Amino acid sequence: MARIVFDLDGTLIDSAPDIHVIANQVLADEGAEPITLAQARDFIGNGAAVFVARMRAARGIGDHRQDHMLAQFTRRYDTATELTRPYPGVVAALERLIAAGHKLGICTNKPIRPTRIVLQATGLAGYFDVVYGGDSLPVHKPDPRPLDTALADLGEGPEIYVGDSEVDAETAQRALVPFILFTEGYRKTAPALIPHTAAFSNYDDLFGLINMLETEAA
Ligand SMILES: O=C(O)COP(=O)(O)O
Ligand SMILES: [Mg+2]
Repeated sequence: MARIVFDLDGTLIDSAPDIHVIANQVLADEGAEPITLAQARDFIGNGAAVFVARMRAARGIGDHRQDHMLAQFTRRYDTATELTRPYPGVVAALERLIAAGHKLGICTNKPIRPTRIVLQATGLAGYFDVVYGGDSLPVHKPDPRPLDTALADLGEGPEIYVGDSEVDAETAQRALVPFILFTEGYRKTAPALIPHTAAFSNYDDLFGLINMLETEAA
């Protein structure tokens, strides 16, 4: 049985619509124009501080507003769950993996508090034995340590990381862990340019893919 760690935003849940809303509330407080949903999606992946820095840059707002805007963004983040949904087939795939005896975890750059809240709100919390957020350790992805730690917490067995982005691919590479790319999330480049062991676009295919990788590794 494998230890399977998942990324969160753009992998298990489509959270960009909620993040878009709070981003524009923070920008409105600054007297700035809103960003688009596509921009919000593009800015996700390196954690909240980088998200805020990217949205500031998009609206020409200087560094001196970073700390204030990050604090406002963080304050709103806990309640940003209304529009967020698991991708189609996620729940069934997680049920199947657990029924087959796999151990599941999460390694995301989203801060741990909104991570836990959105996992509860979407009904996914119960599927994961370990959850690491972007501020759970002093370092975050693409540093391999959060992924390494999550895998170590899950015990024994083959390792797999499932994610949607360039950051996830780099993290897996640095941790020497096979990487499965979900192609329908928030990646910025073509799947062919993102190093991966396997890729999928439909959660109905994930169980078979993991079985195949386990058989190949055995
Ligand atoms: O950038 C974030 O805050 C979270 O993104 P991730 O769940 O894809 O790591
Ligand atoms: Mg992601």
